[in-house]
Amino acid sequence: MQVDFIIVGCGLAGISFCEQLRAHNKSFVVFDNKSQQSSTVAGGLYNPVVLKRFTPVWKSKEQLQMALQMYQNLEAEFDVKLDHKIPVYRKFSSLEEQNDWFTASDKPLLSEWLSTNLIKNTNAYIEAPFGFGEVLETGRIDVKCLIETYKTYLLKNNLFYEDEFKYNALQVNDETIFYESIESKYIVFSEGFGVHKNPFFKSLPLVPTKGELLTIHAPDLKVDFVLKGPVFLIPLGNDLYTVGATYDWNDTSNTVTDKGKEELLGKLKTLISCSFEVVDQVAGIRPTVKDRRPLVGQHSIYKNMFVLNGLGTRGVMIGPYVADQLFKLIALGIPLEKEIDIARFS
Ligand SMILES: Cc1cc2nc3c(=O)[nH]c(=O)nc-3n(C[C@H](O)[C@H](O)[C@H](O)COP(=O)(O)OP(=O)(O)OC[C@H]3O[C@@H](n4cnc5c(N)ncnc54)[C@H](O)[C@@H]3O)c2cc1C
Repeated sequence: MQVDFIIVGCGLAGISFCEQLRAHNKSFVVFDNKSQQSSTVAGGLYNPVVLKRFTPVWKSKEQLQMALQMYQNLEAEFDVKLDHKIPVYRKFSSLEEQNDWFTASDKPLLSEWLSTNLIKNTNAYIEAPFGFGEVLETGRIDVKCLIETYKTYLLKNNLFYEDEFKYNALQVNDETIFYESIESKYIVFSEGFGVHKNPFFKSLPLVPTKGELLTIHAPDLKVDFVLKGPVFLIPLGNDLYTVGATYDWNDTSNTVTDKGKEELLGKLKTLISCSFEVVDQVAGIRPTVKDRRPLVGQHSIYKNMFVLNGLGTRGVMIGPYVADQLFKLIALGIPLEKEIDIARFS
């Protein structure tokens, strides 16, 4: 079989790149063995503001525009609901924080996203005496649905191998890449934390950050916005809510822990006072980078080999943006932004 591209990894990075390939009529196959699950478990939030410091996310405007367009296209093509628009309410913990919010909302860019209406709390089960600030243009992508839908599409079209990609079976020369019975012009690795097993890119400074999330059933809570306090509380419908997330830099397993659960419950109980039941717990490893920029680029020796990784804590927004940059590099020779290029580490 001859293709233009082999893609390794079918998470947010891999799917975003496949969407570039489909848009430009390039042929490809995808490998994924479910060894990583960052995208599958992700809360799926997109939000253009850093809610700790009230600053804009890097390239937030460009990212948001590209990401929403991609999810909208996928919704139309596959007839699924992916983009659940929902406001994010940032809980204020003091008058000083309220003031910081209003100062920030005057600044360029942020004025588009930080509402200047102070929202008073009217929910008896939420503890928020200083009220909330509303972030505009936010929502939740149903990433699990996206991945399931995408894999079904790929399988139907014989483009998907539910297999481990074996790096030692790869043969590379100047023009062509050979892998088992596949001949390809290029290969793009988007394995998330799985890249630590990839002999071609494992020296990249990717830092695994484990995250855990709970799903709770809270029939009395009746919240229809994302609440950001010491944890995020994200309504899913049917009185179910995602609660998260934890950050652990030592454990690189995908298994849930009692420690993670206790941490989340401790924080949640300072935010809401109604009774609830924990119905699920999940964990995944975020592919984060010290300088908080993605890892995108070309292998220093094998010029037909590329990496798309380091989406960190914000894969929903950043994935489509960096996939566009990588495609333009490969197809048109347009250099990557220096900030995301892996060359910054060489
Ligand atoms: C708990 C948690 C909550 C999060 N919440 C949010 C959120 O609300 N909003 C947001 O934007 N981001 C969130 N994130 C971050 C987001 O999930 C990541 O940025 C994103 O998932 C990274 O996508 P990826 O495709 O690079 O990696 P992954 O999702 O890890 O995908 C890599 C894929 O490669 C496959 N793979 C690896 N090695 C091989 C191999 N050798 N052969 C075959 N397949 C292989 C894996 O099976 C996997 O499917 C969250 C993450 C976690 C853990």
